[in-house]
Amino acid sequence: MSPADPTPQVVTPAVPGSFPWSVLHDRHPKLVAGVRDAHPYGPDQRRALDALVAESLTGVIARLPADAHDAARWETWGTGHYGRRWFDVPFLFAESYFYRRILDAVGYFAPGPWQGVDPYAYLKSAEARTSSPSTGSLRELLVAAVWGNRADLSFRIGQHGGPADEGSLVVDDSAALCAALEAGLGRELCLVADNAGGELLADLALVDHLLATGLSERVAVHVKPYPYFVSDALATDVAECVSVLDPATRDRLLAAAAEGRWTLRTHDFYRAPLSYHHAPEDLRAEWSAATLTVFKGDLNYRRLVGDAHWPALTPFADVVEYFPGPVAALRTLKCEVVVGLAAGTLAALDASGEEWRVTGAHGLLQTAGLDSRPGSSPAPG
Ligand SMILES: O=P(O)(O)OC[C@@]1(O)O[C@H](CO)[C@@H](O)[C@@H]1O
Repeated sequence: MSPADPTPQVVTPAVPGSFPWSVLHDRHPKLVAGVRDAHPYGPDQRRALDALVAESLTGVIARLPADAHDAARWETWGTGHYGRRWFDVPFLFAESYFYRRILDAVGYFAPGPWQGVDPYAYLKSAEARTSSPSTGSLRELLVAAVWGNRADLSFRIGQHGGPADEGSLVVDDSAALCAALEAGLGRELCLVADNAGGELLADLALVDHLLATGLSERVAVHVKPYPYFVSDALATDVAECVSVLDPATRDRLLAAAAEGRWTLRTHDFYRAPLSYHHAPEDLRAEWSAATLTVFKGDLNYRRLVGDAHWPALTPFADVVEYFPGPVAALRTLKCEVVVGLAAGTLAALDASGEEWRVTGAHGLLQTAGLDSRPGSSPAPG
């Protein structure tokens, strides 16, 4: 499919038994029960969490309270979705808004003792403290950053246990990426982080390598502005991961931060229920100023390519042509969305009988525009 072809259908949770349906129907109730049982929340918070689950399963989507600090923002982001069944709206909206509503239920934004208390911190900390950072060559660190993306706590709540050892890369552009990095493409690198814990430790090992070898002069790590999709990394998670690194790596990273060579950034749009086609100008400007932007994880992939039923053979470069600079995606496959497969790879995966798109057994390291600056292509929805 070229950018001129009709855009594919947006993913929704409407079909019973489908992967997005199972996330809303099974995974969300389990994750809310886990959060509720792990905290000394009072009756109001418990009631609000239970009501949210009931609403998502059998009710219609309610608006945020009118006095929520971001009510206006969500009014715009959710145009056309309020009052509809949760299963009848785009998957990306249903999930993102569900996470926003969990924060409302537990009082994350309200003045009081629970203000700013990350409801998923208990899971993230355990993960960070039991994972070990990766070591090795540039390629090994890049590949470790792919498999680190299995450390996704919402995924673990799902029915798939997630395989323990390294799986197969269904697209492996690591040779081209290493060559480009060694030729200076990572000079001003932007890494859009995904999960805290083991994944972030792998990402920090990569960042440290790029800075210590001089392949990067500066690295900006982009994190979420508030707790999102259970394990998404916040600045506090970066601080915690730095504290569990070996002393030499920790000192190098702290020095790089002190000198402004390693920075943390965030942007409100990172919690938007929209693909990156809709990113505001200031965020596009940050990506555009980077010599290379690396997107980590499944959700960033969905947002980068558009959360839509793309034919898997659609070239990645065509789909991300709108992106304002060279780009790399490093993820394990935990949702139905994938592009850029070779025909033989797709045939073998389909013949395997596995649910290869969603189990996390496979990963990819995909690149576009390493030697050019792409223009623009339409959003799929
Ligand atoms: O972005 P991440 O952390 O790699 O994955 C997010 C994720 O677990 O969330 C969705 C289901 O909730 C899936 O699309 C995906 O597997």
